[in-house]
Amino acid sequence: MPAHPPLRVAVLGCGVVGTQVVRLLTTQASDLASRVGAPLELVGVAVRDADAERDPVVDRALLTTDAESLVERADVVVEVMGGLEPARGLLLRAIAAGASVVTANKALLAQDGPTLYAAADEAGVDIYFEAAVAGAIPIVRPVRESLAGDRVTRVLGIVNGTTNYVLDKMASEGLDLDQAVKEAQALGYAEADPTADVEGYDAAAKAAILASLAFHTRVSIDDVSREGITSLTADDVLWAQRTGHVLKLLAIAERGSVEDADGARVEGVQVRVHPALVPAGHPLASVRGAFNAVFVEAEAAGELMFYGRGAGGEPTASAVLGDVVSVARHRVLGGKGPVESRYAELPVLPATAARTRYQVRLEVADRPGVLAQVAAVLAAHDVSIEAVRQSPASQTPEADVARLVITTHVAPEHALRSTVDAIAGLDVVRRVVSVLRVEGA
Ligand SMILES: NC(=O)c1ccc[n+]([C@@H]2O[C@H](COP(=O)([O-])OP(=O)(O)OC[C@H]3O[C@@H](n4cnc5c(N)ncnc54)[C@H](O)[C@@H]3O)[C@@H](O)[C@H]2O)c1
Ligand SMILES: N[C@@H](CCO)C(=O)O
Ligand code: NA
Repeated sequence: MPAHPPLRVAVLGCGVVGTQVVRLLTTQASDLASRVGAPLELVGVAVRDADAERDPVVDRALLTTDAESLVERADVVVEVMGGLEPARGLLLRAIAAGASVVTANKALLAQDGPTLYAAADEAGVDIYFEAAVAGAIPIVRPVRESLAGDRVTRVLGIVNGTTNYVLDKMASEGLDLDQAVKEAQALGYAEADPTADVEGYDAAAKAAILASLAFHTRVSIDDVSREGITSLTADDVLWAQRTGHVLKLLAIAERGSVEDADGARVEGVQVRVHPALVPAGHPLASVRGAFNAVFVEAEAAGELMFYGRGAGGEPTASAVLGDVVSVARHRVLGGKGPVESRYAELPVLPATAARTRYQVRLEVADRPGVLAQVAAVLAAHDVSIEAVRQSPASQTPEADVARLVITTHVAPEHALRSTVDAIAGLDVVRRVVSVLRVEGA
């Protein structure tokens, strides 16, 4: 077979991930050429500041601030600059010029992926994005390809390395949230603006991407009910431990149903991101630092677990390079990766359709009959109690205030919300300290 001419690769952005992508392209060049069947020639690296100090692995002669023309002289364009624009415009330009594209940009895909998928489909090129969800962990490819013959029922996991690192440091070293976020930034885990991590936007973007793939339905970040970790306190972390749990930020996408106005059941998908108490013995509880883990449940396959490094320059670059090899192979050998699959068009159900267990912590008057009053409110709302733990006033800072920790059985979110409102309105209840979901029991 005649040798295939080199494939030209352009990299957009040379930060935490981009630098490692350039490093692997350079140091692994010979192996990559053998795997692809053609050399991968790095033709340029688009940067904002060509004079900035950089890792010496990046050949300065390849730096350019003209990303627009760079994308037009490449066969494969790797976008690792992040943000919506100019990333979106550059990817569309690359696709229109006939390049296959690889991106790590979950924010963009969760907001406007369908525009990019359609453009790639029309141009007959690939768009791959393994690095966009859970860093190095192969999860996009398994859901998009390996499970394409099965019926996925649920995807649940830890998909943000920064918040997992932060919660871990709060629990194990007593760090406060801001200190732990600074460490995560220094380690290259956080987004350019870490608000995206701590407020759950990054996890919501990943949940939207996974839900779209798993349920063959368009799910955008705006469809995901989202709650971050900024309202969690050191006290929440402490009580989690006392009650045999670990606090985790979870992303959950699952099939469910709601009743419509005529009483008919409507099947759909519910997608949410929120902190949750996970029992200390559950596998998710042992996911430490910036590691991620994703459980996928499918009817025929049963339960699958994916685990590994969810953030960081090198692990993320591994996923990017895997995609580069895939799309480059298609250029050499022919063929094309999957296109967007959205035929199922399931409705996205509201957050109130979610059903979980809850842990409600209350400060109450330390008098006889208080527990009975609280229990009566729960019963009236059809929320059943699994366990109650009471710390008497002698163990709380104030002499007349006792603490109640109530764990419920599975209840619909709307029932729990009205229950908590009613409990808060009781005279004997001083304060609803926190309401946390319990998952994975
Ligand atoms: N860091 C991680 O662990 C990780 C993991 C998975 C996915 N991602 C995604 O990868 C992408 C990059 O993340 P990162 O951590 O490397 O971010 P980063 O901020 O370290 O790097 C981005 C780089 O792109 C450059 N850039 C931005 N706009 C540009 C423009 N218009 N022209 C040229 N250069 C431009 C910035 O100057 C910066 O150097 C983001 O989409 C992020 O969500 C990151
Ligand atoms: N900021 C992201 C990077 C990986 O997508 C995280 O912490 O998980
Ligand atoms: Na991944």
